Amino acid sequence: MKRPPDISWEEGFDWLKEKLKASHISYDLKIFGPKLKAYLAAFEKEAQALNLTAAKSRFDLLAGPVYEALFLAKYLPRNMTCADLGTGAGFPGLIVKIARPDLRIFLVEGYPPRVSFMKKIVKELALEDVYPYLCHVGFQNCPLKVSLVLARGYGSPSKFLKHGREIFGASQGLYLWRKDVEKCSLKKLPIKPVYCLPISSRPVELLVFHF
Ligand SMILES: C[S@@+](CC[C@H](N)C(=O)[O-])C[C@H]1O[C@@H](n2cnc3c(N)ncnc32)[C@H](O)[C@@H]1O
Repeated sequence: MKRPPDISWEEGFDWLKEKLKASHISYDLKIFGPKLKAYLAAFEKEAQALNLTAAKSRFDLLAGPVYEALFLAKYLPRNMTCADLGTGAGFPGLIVKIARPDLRIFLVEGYPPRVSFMKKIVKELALEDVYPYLCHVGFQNCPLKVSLVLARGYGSPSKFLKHGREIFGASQGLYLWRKDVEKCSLKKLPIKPVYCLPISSRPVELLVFHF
């Protein structure tokens, strides 16, 4: 798909709609689009203050973390209680929650300003059953237990596996593995993924684990 220069949110959402259609992802942007747009506009304003500047443009944001989150959301079983580990300002967990209101999601993050930002967004968008959760996992006590963990850019798939199983007691894990950033040999992991799903036009694979 041709990459436009930076764009308005309207153009970006038209692009995203086509991309979802081409990827057979059937979320209806008409239903959750306004909430997603409000969240992304707030993120755009605060990204620099939150020290989260990896996405350089609206297009990068939509084609990267947003599309990847919607790709992941398709593979989550219904009505699960999940935790997004190292969610930053809410990627992918907050987007997953906006697209999949049936899920109960904890947004786990160790940097307090990012957690405050997510609390503000959750309140403004009147989202239910989604809980920003301040914890530096592995360094602070974390009593939270969930059935499923998910993450993007948590450092490495092996850190994700270790925390997901040992700290959160999860039985499943879905990890957006950024292969260009996180060097990892899947053969050396203590648990092998049951599926590795490449994400088209992205240097990213969705790793699905049963613990
Ligand atoms: C590279 S950023 C990725 C953020 C987001 N998941 C994304 O895809 O844009 C990693 C985030 O994980 C958080 N993080 C890393 N290790 C953590 C830990 N042990 N406990 C809590 N948060 C952690 C960092 O503070 C940071 O916000």
